[in-house]
Amino acid sequence: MQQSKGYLVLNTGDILEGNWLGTPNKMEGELVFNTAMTGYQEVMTDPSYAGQIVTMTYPLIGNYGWNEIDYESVKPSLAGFIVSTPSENPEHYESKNTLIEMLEKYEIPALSGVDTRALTRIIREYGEVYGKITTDPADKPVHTFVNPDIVSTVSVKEKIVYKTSDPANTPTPHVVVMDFGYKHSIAHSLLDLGCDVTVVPYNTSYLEIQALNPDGVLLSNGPGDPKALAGHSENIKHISENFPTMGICLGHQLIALAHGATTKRLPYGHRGSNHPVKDLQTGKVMITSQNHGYVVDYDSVNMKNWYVSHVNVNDKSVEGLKHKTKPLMSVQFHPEAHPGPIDTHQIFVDFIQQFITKGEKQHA
Ligand SMILES: NC(=O)CC[C@H](N)C(=O)O
Repeated sequence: MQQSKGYLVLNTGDILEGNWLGTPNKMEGELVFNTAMTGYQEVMTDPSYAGQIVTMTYPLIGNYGWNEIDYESVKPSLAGFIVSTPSENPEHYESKNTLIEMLEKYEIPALSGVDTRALTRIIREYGEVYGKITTDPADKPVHTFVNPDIVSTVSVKEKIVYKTSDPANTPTPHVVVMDFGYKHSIAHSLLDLGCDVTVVPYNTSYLEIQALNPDGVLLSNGPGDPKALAGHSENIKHISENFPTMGICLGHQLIALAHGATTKRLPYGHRGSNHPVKDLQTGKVMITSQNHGYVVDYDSVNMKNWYVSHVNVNDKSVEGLKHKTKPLMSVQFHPEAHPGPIDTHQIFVDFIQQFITKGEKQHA
């Protein structure tokens, strides 16, 4: 492979050298690390990474290629990709392209041969790190924040209607997914469970959602700081009080904010496929897929109306909330997995069960 030098220049003053993977193409972003050993295609196409330069801590990346199946959105929206050792000769029966071809196609600035251990230690030490992928080591990053309006760049502009091919339930439940940067596997999880799914823009109003006559509403994952969407709290509160509602990751944080809790930044985020989470009702620990830099502050949860349903085993951070009287629940981890284990798939079943067993719409 032809190699030309590229640089990752950090706002900490550190400069890491690597080789361009694909076409040299400058870009700035927040540095984050993901510890999953597989799933780079899902990570790269997860819109939650918009505005972020992702480094994989597992050294060998690209070894099973790139397929038509594992897209989590129509194209990657991350700001850059940093790996140690890329595979030039991937092998998998589903693979259609190499990782390098896809980096070229989507013009994602990417470096290989970077000391990803050193980079991860820097992110762990400083917590919040911004950087620029560039051809010039003197080219410093200008921005030290993620665009507060980043969700509008990844959310759909028009609604998308998906019909289940497995109408196991009559009548077929209808879930509206509010798209803050949704992963396709969230829609697939609902379709596979026999729901029709309508994906709507993140700023769809209560009345517009009501007009779609949903049985339940799901607030999706997405990029950025949840507090940047504080202006949407009233709408989200109204929606979540009037329809059975579930939130995933950013959606969970937004439900918490709308109901008076606060969010805070984690020291350096949870991103990977093996984060242990305890269900506080059953005492069971499940291994979960995670990708978030913020969490709901435990002490800010109004325990009169809510209880914390799940906590992270490693740092005891809030991983799930349930309303005490309303059909309203949310999780910080990713029950749709992709990449990651499917231990928490039951969360979708529980959500849907609320309206299937009733056999009728719960709202007025
Ligand atoms: N995957 C997500 O939805 C991420 C939520 C939010 N952007 C965070 O980093 O905490």
